[in-house]
Amino acid sequence: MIVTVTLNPAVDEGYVVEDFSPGGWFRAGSSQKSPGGKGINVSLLLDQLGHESAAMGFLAGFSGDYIRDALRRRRITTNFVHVPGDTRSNVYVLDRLGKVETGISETGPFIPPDALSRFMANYRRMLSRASTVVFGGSIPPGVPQDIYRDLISMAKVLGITTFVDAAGPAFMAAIDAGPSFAKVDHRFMSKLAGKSLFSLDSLIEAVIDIHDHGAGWAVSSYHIYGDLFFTPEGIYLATMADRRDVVSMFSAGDALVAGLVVANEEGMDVEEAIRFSMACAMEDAAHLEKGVGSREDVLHYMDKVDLEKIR
Ligand SMILES: O=P(O)(O)OC[C@@]1(O)O[C@H](CO)[C@@H](O)[C@@H]1O
Repeated sequence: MIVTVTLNPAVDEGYVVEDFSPGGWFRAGSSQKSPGGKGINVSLLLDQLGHESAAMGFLAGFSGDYIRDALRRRRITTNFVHVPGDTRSNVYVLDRLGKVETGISETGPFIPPDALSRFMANYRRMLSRASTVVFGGSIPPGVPQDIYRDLISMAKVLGITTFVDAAGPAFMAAIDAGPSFAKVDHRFMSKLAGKSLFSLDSLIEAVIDIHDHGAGWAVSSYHIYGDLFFTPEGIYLATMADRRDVVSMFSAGDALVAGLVVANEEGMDVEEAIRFSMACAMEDAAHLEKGVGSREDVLHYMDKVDLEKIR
């Protein structure tokens, strides 16, 4: 079974506002509201790609109920600990003309110690049935920032495949435990290195460094339309060759992770896995609504990925 862990879910609220700029009052041309948080997005995408999963983490209040109900309408088993307060909202605004995104993330509700203990007990139980665990996103207040290290280590000793997509101290702790797949944003890598990693050479060193910490695969965004993949068969640069369809990159990174999970489940080879995950990201980016349409829609983008083996 594939398990996704989202410790800090969110209700995502996206607005399209032409000519958006700070300091004004705008009417949205269109808007969308959806259950979110990186692990939850992966569960939703897995369902769209034909794979069942179980989603776990913390939910709170009305927003938490909305997320739980939305997941239950899909092939997703829910196993969330409910906490006081309300699950956060993350708002993003898209300027359709320039396709510029602006976002605001809330911190998320405080997780009391007894809720964390309940989550840990549920997690131990889940591990006995899991083949893959995907960890996605930030850590809410009350939960140790380095919790991914322990959660990944617990899965690893049982031979379970682990994916992590995070930033900051949460990501650093996660890679200490040597996850099977680690994905990071180049902006965070730059912050970590204390210098801009926009040059390809410096970013290659960064993914090698993540791999040296024990990650089997290391994936970093290179620029907005490209990703660098450290794989057991070499380092690849994958770029969206055709960007005409891009509407919103908001959850494209989660689609890329979901694509890699599916590729791993279905035993795709390295190059097919990269193409498939990039195609998932392109299809996700092709509309304001998060997620992919169907598997056929994804396959349509497979040959629109430029793939170059650079080492
Ligand atoms: O604040 P975090 O936990 O790092 O990221 C959360 C988030 O921005 O990531 C997803 C898009 O990747 C959204 O669904 C969600 O709101």
